[in-house]
Amino acid sequence: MEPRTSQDTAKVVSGTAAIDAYVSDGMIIGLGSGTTSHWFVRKLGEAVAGGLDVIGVPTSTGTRDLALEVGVPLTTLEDVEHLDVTIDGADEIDGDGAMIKGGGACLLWERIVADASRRMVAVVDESKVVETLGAFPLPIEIVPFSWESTRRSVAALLERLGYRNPDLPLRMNGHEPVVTDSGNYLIDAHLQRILDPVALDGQLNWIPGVVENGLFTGIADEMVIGRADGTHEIRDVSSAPSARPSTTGRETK
Ligand SMILES: O=C(CO)[C@H](O)[C@H](O)COP(=O)(O)O
Repeated sequence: MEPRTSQDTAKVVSGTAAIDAYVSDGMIIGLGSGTTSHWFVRKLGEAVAGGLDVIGVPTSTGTRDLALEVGVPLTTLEDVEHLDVTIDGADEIDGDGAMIKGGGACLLWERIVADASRRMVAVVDESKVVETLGAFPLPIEIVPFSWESTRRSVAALLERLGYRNPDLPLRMNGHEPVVTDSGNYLIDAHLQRILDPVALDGQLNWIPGVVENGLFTGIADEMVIGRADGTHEIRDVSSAPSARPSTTGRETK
């Protein structure tokens, strides 16, 4: 498969640069989801065919299927405790490396895999880098049971935090709700500007019925920004604050 647009090219550049900079023999690697991550997985498949010895842990059923197709050997978090690095995309990323993720509905597995990783690298094209998060609607994964009540609780929290009447649509696929790989629903919070992502990340998951939210603060250690002209830039964001302590492989920031 070849890149067709200049944005595709930037995504390939980012994924390839991440392999060169962060992947080596013997590593266990978290494989992100979304189009940028999938370019990375295809390039990783080529590297494996060329002799690179790595094992991947996929962050979605879609990534699992692609990895199997391109020949990246897989394991799961049941069989390994820690990963060396996770390489994953983002819908938006700010200067501190705080991200909005979940546009592809995979935020829960992405968060679990990143949390089990000693290092997390965000691979993005330059259109994803923003001053302030929030133009991209924030995905919030909720259990189907009583989902309207959970949505009311999310609305009440957002109101208390100063967001006026945000639109909170249930993500749909035609006439049916989108169902995640874990069998949950998603609401997409249209917030426009998220002024304190660390606080919001910390508070959303306290709501009963919320499983995970797409604000990933203090998770990325580096971001690799790919450009359509073939160049890339690596930024260290490892000292950024985190809303939640890591429970597994990551150092608490
Ligand atoms: O969080 C994600 C999926 O849940 C993706 O990483 C995010 O949506 C970015 O996707 P893409 O690389 O296609 O722009």
